Amino acid sequence: MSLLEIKHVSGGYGEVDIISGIDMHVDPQEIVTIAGTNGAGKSTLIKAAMGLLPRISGSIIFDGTDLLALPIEDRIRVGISYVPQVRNVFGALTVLENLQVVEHATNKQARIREMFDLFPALAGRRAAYAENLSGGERQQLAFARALMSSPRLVLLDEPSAALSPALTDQVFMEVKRLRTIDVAVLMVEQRARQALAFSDRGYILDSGRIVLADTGANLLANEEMSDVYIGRGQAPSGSHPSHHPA
Ligand SMILES: Nc1ncnc2c1ncn2[C@@H]1O[C@H](COP(=O)(O)OP(=O)(O)OP(=O)(O)O)[C@@H](O)[C@H]1O
Repeated sequence: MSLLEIKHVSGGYGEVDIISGIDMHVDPQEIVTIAGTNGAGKSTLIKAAMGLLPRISGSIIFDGTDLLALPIEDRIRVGISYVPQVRNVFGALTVLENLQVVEHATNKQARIREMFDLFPALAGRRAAYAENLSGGERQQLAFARALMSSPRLVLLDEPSAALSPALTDQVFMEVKRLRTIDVAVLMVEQRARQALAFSDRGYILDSGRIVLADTGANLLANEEMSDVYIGRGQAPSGSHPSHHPA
């Protein structure tokens, strides 16, 4: 059984559907990327995966639980977590405080220690205010906050947004590391070529609809689709999906 199963999901912010008839899934430890043109509804789709749209229909089953039937605050408890694209940390709090204020963590002290083991750069910056972190450190803190509740799936909205190419490489390394701690990833990425190169699978979104679903490798090899939706450019050498073909 898939970890996340989205069936016939449509919805938006008002009367107009921004996403329509979405069917997709994420299996345990998979990395799945949503790519597509600007304004296609990618961020909206990632919000929908957590049931966060003002208007939504269809079904979202996470680990056997009907997410839409749960109050929002209970969704995190079943093992799904969301990192928004912006304002994903509290700038006026220190690194340590950012972790301490996460509500749905059990055994918080132990979990914070685990987060500092996982992100050693944050351990060294625990007393720094988040607003003074580098872009890469801030993104690590956003990941750590999302991982505090011990999720099995994290939803990432453009983890590389506003980062330099070097910091993007670093953040993508962190994304790849998540599956080694039994965390699956569903993410939106503008740097789709680079992201699909290490993704098990990908979905291409156009005008709110999925127009193609395949392995990351096959999507990259599909020149026609690639030109339109993924853009040209070289994928980093040596990076390829390691398991879980579609
Ligand atoms: N909070 C909101 N309220 C109303 N409309 C919204 C909201 N967020 C997004 N939209 C609209 O939904 C549509 C899709 O936006 P969305 O951000 O999901 O697309 P995207 O594919 O992530 O775009 P981009 O690649 O530019 O980030 C756009 O027309 C946008 O104006």
